[in-house]
Amino acid sequence: MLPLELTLAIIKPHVINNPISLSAIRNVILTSNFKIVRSKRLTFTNEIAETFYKEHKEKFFYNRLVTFMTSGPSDLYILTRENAVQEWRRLMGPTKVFKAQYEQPESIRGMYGLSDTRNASHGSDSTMSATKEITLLFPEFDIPKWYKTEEPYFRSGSLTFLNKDFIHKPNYY
Ligand SMILES: Nc1ncnc2c1ncn2[C@@H]1O[C@H](COP(=O)(O)OP(=O)(O)OP(=O)(O)O)[C@@H](O)[C@H]1O
Repeated sequence: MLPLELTLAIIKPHVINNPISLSAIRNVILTSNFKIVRSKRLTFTNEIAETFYKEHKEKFFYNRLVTFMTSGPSDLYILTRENAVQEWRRLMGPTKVFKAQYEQPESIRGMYGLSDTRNASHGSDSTMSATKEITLLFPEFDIPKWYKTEEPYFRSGSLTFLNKDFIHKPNYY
């Protein structure tokens, strides 16, 4: 059996204000073989948003993006499954909402994106990015330790359902 992969998923601020869209996206997570390893609601500070999107610093949409991401809370998820990075990005659909609506209307961005900036969700684009992003947003989460102590339980299916209110306790040891 392949080891599980971790990815970082973000549900962006405009969705948090819409309970129907929010629960629909959560439902996509829970019905797509993902397991939620950790989750939290967080309002990005300027510092976090600028670090998170530093590769876009020179782009025309950077200020707009930082302003949007600091405008209200986002829901953050560390997700796991096989091919987690690729699978979450597939479910999100294309970055640009018009393209998403045209080419993958049933994707998360196709259904819940409002504009190229307010495109509903984020997903790490590689396992290396996932590691960096998780370290920034969940500084208390120890990735090597998770692989050693928890991944086997997730992989064997002993942990079958973890919802947003799951309080992490290693009571399955
Ligand atoms: N042309 C654009 N106009 C406005 N905002 C944009 C544009 N392109 C990207 N963005 C915003 O910047 C974010 C990061 O862009 P990137 O090119 O890394 O896309 P991505 O990898 O599909 O998205 P993400 O990193 O959020 O998963 C996008 O999710 C979107 O919010």
